[in-house]
Formats: sequence, C-alpha cells, structure tokens
Amino acid sequence: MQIQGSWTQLDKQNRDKKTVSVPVSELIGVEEGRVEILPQKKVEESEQHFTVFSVKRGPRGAGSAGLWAVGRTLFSCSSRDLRDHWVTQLRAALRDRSASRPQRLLVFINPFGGKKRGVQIYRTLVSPLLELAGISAHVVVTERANQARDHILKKELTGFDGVVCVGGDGMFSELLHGVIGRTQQEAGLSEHDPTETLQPCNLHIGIIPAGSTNCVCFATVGVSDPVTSTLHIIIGDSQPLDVCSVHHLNTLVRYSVSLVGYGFYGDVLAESERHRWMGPLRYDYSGCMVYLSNRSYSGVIQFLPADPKFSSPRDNTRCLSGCRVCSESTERLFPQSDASSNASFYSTSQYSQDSSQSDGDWVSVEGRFRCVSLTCMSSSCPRSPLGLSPAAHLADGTGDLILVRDTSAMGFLKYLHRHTNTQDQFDLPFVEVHRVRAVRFSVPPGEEESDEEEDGGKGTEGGGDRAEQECERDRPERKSISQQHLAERGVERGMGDDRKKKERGLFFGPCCSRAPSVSVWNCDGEILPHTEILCRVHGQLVRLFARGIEDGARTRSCRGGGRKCKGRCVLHT
Ligand SMILES: CCCCCCCCCCCCC/C=C/[C@@H](O)[C@H](COP(=O)(O)O)NC(=O)CCCCC
Ligand SMILES: Nc1ncnc2c1ncn2[C@@H]1O[C@H](COP(=O)(O)OP(=O)(O)O)[C@@H](O)[C@H]1O
Ligand SMILES: [Ca+2]
Repeated sequence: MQIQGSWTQLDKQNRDKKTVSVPVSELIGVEEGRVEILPQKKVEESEQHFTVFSVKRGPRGAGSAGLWAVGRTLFSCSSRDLRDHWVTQLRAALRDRSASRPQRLLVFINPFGGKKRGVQIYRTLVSPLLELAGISAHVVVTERANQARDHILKKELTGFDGVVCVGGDGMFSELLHGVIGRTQQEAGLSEHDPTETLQPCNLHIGIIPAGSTNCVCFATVGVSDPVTSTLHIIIGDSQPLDVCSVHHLNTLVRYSVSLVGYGFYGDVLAESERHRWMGPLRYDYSGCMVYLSNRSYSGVIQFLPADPKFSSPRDNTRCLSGCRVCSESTERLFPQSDASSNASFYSTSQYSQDSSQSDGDWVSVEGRFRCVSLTCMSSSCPRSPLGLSPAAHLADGTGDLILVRDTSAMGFLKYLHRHTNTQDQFDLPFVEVHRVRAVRFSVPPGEEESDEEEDGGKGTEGGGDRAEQECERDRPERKSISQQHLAERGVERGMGDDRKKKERGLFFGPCCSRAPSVSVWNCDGEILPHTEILCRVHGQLVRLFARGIEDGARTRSCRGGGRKCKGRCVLHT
C-alpha cells in the first residue's frame, strides 16, 4: 500500500521525505486525531488528522539487529470526510489481514522471572500495543511454577489464537510443555514412546522477554526486546521450531529447544539455583565458580548423524528469516503439502517426520568431557551473540551435538571465551561438533556413582566428611517444575535415588573433599533427574510468533575478527 498526500512525517530523520511506503502486513493500527501510544497514550482530538502506527526497523548497531519500534505517522487531511474515508479504508485493510493475525491471546506473566519486571513490562509496553491492534488478551499472573503449563494442558482453549509468556526460558518451557502435551493428548499419541512421531502444534507461542537468559527469544527474533516481540505477535509472524524430546528408558523426561547440557552447563545451573536471589547475575557468578572447580566427566555418547548433504554445523552460514535450509526441510517433513504456505503447518495430518529417521548408523564416542551439549538452534543470547552453535538452524529437523573433551583450564577458558566474540569455538583440537537427529548418553560401566561412593568415607575420614554433609544440609530445594512435572507423569520411579546421587555430587566445592563422578543435565534451565537419556529432534514441532533473524549484513556470522567483516556483522557494527 502506498499513501500519498499532505502529511507530516513525525520521524525527524525522515522529515524531508514526501512519500512513505508501509506494507499492510506491517500496519499495527489507525487512530483518529493526533495520537501517541508509548510511553503513554495521549490523544489530541482533531477532525482533520489521523495517526497510523506501523512497524519501524530500529537503528542499526551492535546488539540491535532485528530491533523493531512503533513507527508513528500523522496524516493531515483537507476535510473530516476525507479523514474518515482514509480511516475506514485502512481499518478495512487491517481487517482483511485478520485471518493471519491473532485476535485473542492467553497471556501468562511470571512476576518473579529475571529482574522481576514482568508485570510492569506487560502493563507499560505490551498491553497498550495489543489494545491499539485490537487484540484481546486474557492475562494470568502466575502464582506458582507450572501454573501456565497446567492451564494449557487442562483448561478450555477454544477461541485463543496463541499463548504468550512474559518471562524467561523457563516460562517459555512451561508453555512448550503445555502446548505439545495438549496436542498429543488430543491426537491420542503417547509422549512416553521415544519412537512416536509427534503431532505438530497449531497453537502459536509468543515470548515477551522478561527472564534471565532469554535465549529462545533472542535466537528466534535477534534481540531481547519486549516491544519487538509484541510487534511480531501483532502482525502474526510464524516461525517453526525444532524440539528435542528427552526420554529415560520409556518415559518422557522433558522437551528442550535451546540446551540439553551435561558437565559445565549442568553444574552451572545446579550451582546457580542456590543464588537465585542474584537474579540474572547468578549465572555469571556460578559460571566462574564452576569454571574454577575444573571438572570433567566420563561419558559414552552415541548419535545418529544428520544427512551432511543438506548442511553442516561448520558451514559458516546463519539461519536467517526465510532460511533456505529450513524451507527445504519443510518440504521433506511435510512432503504432500504446499511448503510455501502455512498449509504445511495447519494440515498436521500430512506430517511425515520420520521417513528417514530409521536410516543410518549410530556413531559412538567415549571419553572424559568438560561438557556435552545438544541444541536444536544457535542458542544465541545476550551473553553469547552468535550462540552455542552459530550455524544451527531453527527448523531443519536436526540438532548440533557439541563435545568438549577434557582439556587444560586455559583451553576450556579459550573455548568459553569464544562464545562471546566472533572466533570459531569449534576450531579447537579438543572440540568436535556433529549435526544429529538423535543422541544417547550413558556413563561408562564402573563410573556411575555407587551407593558405596555416596556413603564412602562417611565416618571414616573425619573432617572432610563432615564438611560434605554440611554441604548437603545447606542445599536448597530444586525448582519445582521438573519434580511436579515428572511426578505427575509418573516418572518418579527410581528418581529419588538418582537425584540423591547427583545432588550429593553437585556441591563439591571448597568445603567438599571429593569431586563427583557424574554431573547433571541442564535441560533449558531445568535439572533432569536422570543421567542416562535418549534425545530425539522433532522437526518443526511448534510455531512461535517470530520470523527468525532478519537478513542484513550485520546479522551474518562473522569469522573475520572484525577485519574481514569490515564492521558489518552483529558484533562489529
Ligand atoms: C568467559 C566467558 C564465558 C561465557 C560463556 C557463555 C556461554 C553462553 C551459552 C549460553 C547458552 C544458553 C542456552 C540457554 C539456556 C537457558 O535455557 C537456561 C535457562 O534460562 P532462564 O530460564 O532464563 O534462567 N540458561 C542457562 O542454563 C544459563 C547458562 C549460562 C551459562 C554461563
Ligand atoms: N509465580 C511463580 N512462582 C514461582 N515460580 C514460578 C512462577 N511462575 C513461573 N515460575 C517458574 O519460574 C521459573 C523461572 O522463570 P523464568 O520466567 O524463566 O525466569 P528466569 O529466566 O529468571 O529463570 C520457571 O521454571 C517457571 O516455571
Ligand atoms: Ca535445528
């Protein structure tokens, strides 16, 4: 749509322009008079004016790739009739798009996520924009962990076009479990069967970032910004996302999108839970503490490699909005559907996830590792702008398995540090990365923590043992989500013993005498109660109100350390 005429462009930078083009798909709303929305709604009545709100790309700069703001254009007409005509036409154009935009949302706010600003963020930044766009929202401020997940699993959802969380990755995970669980229940499928082809979910998920890591938001939008995310929801963007299921024996343990991590990331999470009062800083503090403890763990990893002809974790590409690798995967995952449209998503009966899943041989790797990580996407976040695996794809049906073998403290620091800059963290002799469809992990025989080891020394070696017992007494409760979730799903069989072993091991530190022989799994910020797990990637299982990171020179992966990229990458602008 092109609008021409006598009007005032309020954006100072564009004051001299005579014409502004705004795609209807990026219109947010139209109001009569001179109207401002943010930071506060202000209306100045005028018979000749109307104000158009649309998506405006933010300023370019480090960390702001993908930042959107609300563009505001004031139109001045020669008569009230002409003004009313324009307003009517623009509102009709918006109505025409209503099929592809949400009309009614179910919003869950975690008042305790991140810096505890969820409610304020929703009230001041999100709600006014939804109102402007004519979207109604049913808002639930949560009072306990798992409330959002349970609501989605059990309550009536008819009439909602999407569910939205205001919080962090843990809150997103609640929605993810609710939406996937509900969809499988309705389809009569068992989530506990690790070979089941799961039904893709129709209900879109929106994320308003208000947590500590905000990895899922950052990796699917490009920034961690509540206004940008709200605008993606309003215009009905749709981004498919791979999901990894984690099973122990024949029981579903959890789903993950960003990180299933053993060793360093598991230990950081376990340590960080004791310092929740620090807010997002708990991860930095715990990261330092765990790094200083210098641990590595034995493990046997088996994985099913993905077909290397489609992509590789070291091909130096980035998964950007409209990614070719992901689109071609859609064609493979939904062979009978029109891959260019949303039909593939809504016609879920056409889903044929696993035509090639049984093909190929498992590869086995054994050794001592600093960390073992599996991620379905890049897992970029403000701490690591290119992420755990910069070339991973959001929706290609694969995950990247990163194996960091035991190395010197300096070597591991080098590896970690490369997450914060543009150097290749895989270009180190003790690191390997594989694009995979499934992963199995076990502890080599004889390396499991035995009861003997647990009790070992108690009462035999004096002081050191007392210190260890004190560590245990000081241990805080774990987050309740996994416990409740697992208990409710009947997973508690044998869990007590397993968890006891790990919790004993976790708090080895200055006051403890013996390093633990097993770590714990960090699954999108939740500690798993099992060590031996099977992970499987389910291509495009859910959809987010997002579009991936928008193309632009500065969003490309930079391996030039600032020289080759000439300042065009996300880190060097
Ligand atoms: C010398 C500098 C070292 C810096 C290392 C940076 C590595 C960062 C990789 C981050 C990957 C993040 C994957 C996402 C995990 C989240 O799901 C999880 C829970 O988040 P939230 O619900 O918001 O609390 N976050 C973490 O597990 C934090 C990992 C931090 C590790 C330092
Ligand atoms: N009202 C609540 N009280 C306590 N915990 C909650 C509440 N609402 C959600 N949670 C839980 O808090 C955990 C952390 O939330 P999240 O929003 O991800 O913040 P953060 O990123 O700071 O960890 C999630 O696992 C979620 O299940
Ligand atoms: Ca993927």
